[in-house]
Amino acid sequence: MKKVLTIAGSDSCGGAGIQADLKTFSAHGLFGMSVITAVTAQNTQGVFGVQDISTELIQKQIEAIFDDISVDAVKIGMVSITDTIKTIAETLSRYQVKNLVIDPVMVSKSGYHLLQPEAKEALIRYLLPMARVVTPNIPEAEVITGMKINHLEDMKKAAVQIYQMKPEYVLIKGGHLEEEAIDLLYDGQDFKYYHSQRIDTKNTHGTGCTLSSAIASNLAKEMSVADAIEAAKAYISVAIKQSFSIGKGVGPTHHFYELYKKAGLI
Ligand SMILES: Nc1ncnc2c1ncn2[C@@H]1O[C@H](COP(=O)(O)OP(=O)(O)O)[C@@H](O)[C@H]1O
Ligand SMILES: Cc1ncc(COP(=O)(O)OP(=O)(O)O)c(N)n1
Repeated sequence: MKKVLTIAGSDSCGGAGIQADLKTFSAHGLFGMSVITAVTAQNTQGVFGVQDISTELIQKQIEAIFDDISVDAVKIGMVSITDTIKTIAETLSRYQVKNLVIDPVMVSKSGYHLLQPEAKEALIRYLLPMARVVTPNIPEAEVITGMKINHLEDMKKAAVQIYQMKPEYVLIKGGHLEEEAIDLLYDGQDFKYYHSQRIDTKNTHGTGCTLSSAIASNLAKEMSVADAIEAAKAYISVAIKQSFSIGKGVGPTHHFYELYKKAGLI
């Protein structure tokens, strides 16, 4: 059984963060594990409070896993503050970490700063060079590069700039574009596009968390990066199509892909 770890924040309403990641790992038939960096009080309408976990406990969670269990892939999501970032980078650097996917979570769809703005530099300096794949959405790519992204040509320029920050691959997600939801992969040489029709729904809470966890799951299964993203894109498209309302705001994606596949629905 392949084992995948998420290092991220808890989302009390279950649509994003640790909860979305673990659901995604299970839907891929994998064993999911978690290191919790922060606890958020969150629902479909917004984020109402955040408690960062102490760096001591974050370090101990990582050590408890890696000292005992072999990990096939790791996904990093919400990391909140500079001290958390430094602790994760320092602790992971003591282990052979395979297939690290970093989702540089910054601001929730409801507008809450899940990464303190002053922690951006630490994220770029300490975490990005450890990544096999980094998966910014367009607003995150704009913050990381300092450039405005309006269309595909801008996404390509941003990908080249982020690649210089030393991840192995850069995937810029196009969920925030107006027409098609095109994601762009850059490996330092070539660009690859992942197309999907824009699905007309307001229920997209946790799409970025789900995509990065699906990529980590597929890398754990020893797929190439390009194939892992292709399969993850198919997964998120179905998860968005199956999304539903659970509250008054932005509802979550749904995670029964493998079951849908077996049932011949995909
Ligand atoms: N309405 C949509 N229809 C189809 N795909 C979408 C839609 N919204 C987002 N996606 C896809 O979901 C994934 C996550 O993208 P995005 O929503 O941009 O990330 P984030 O949640 O980090 O903002 C990407 O593959 C993107 O193309
Ligand atoms: C605890 C936690 N982590 C990450 C996010 C952001 O998730 P994302 O997939 O980008 O979804 P939206 O917030 O944009 O819906 C989160 N909200 N909470």
